[in-house]
Amino acid sequence: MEQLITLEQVSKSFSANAKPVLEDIDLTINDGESIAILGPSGSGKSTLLSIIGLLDEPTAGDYLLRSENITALTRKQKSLVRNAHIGWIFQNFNLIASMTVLENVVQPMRFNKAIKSSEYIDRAKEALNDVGLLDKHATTPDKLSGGQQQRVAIARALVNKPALILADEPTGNLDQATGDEVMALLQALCDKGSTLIVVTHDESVAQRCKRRIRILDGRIDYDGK
Ligand SMILES: Nc1ncnc2c1ncn2[C@@H]1O[C@H](COP(=O)(O)OP(=O)(O)OP(=O)(O)O)[C@@H](O)[C@H]1O
Repeated sequence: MEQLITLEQVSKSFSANAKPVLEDIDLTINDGESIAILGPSGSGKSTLLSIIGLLDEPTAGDYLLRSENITALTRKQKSLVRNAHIGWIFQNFNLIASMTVLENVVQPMRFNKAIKSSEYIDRAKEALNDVGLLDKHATTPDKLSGGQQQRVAIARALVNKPALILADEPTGNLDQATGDEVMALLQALCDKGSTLIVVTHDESVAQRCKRRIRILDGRIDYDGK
């Protein structure tokens, strides 16, 4: 398997004199993996995901994307890398309320130079079809159930065909059955080639992932199957 992302000795502190939230994290993520990040509240899971997803920067250590060290890129450069390679899914869906479902799914393509604007609508409709919501394309998110909103968020995360999908508690606002459906969908779409990393408290979500990483007090306490 090819290496997708490598973290080398990554640490993160939010203030100079406090204990680091993450300490000396060494981690390699390969193409095609599905990974659950587990651990108690406050252990550093979301912080780790934000660093992997280029939403936040480590205070020390290196970040390699396909063996290229991108630690020193500017924030703007990193946001371009993020947009092209990484799709994000959040617990509260983060859809834009004033836009239609279709416009929400189009958004990530506007920052992706590899996609022509003439392709936006077709690609957004294809992504909505993949999550079974093409018939809702002209609706606004407030007219949808939680599970449907999360499926729109999945379409939005996948529309750029990213190498990596990151999901922070993707089923946290859904009931058990709807959460199961959303995870099954995410897994099926990822089986087509993307790597998936999920932060979760939910054991049934974690069981769908082939690799488990447990964080305890900012360090990797377990990494295995
Ligand atoms: N922007 C920030 N500024 C200061 N401290 C922060 C910030 N973000 C997170 N922290 C602190 O870092 C620690 C780890 O937070 P993080 O959200 O990564 O934990 P978590 O394991 O995801 O927790 P939970 O399961 O409750 O979401 C916590 O003590 C938190 O208060």
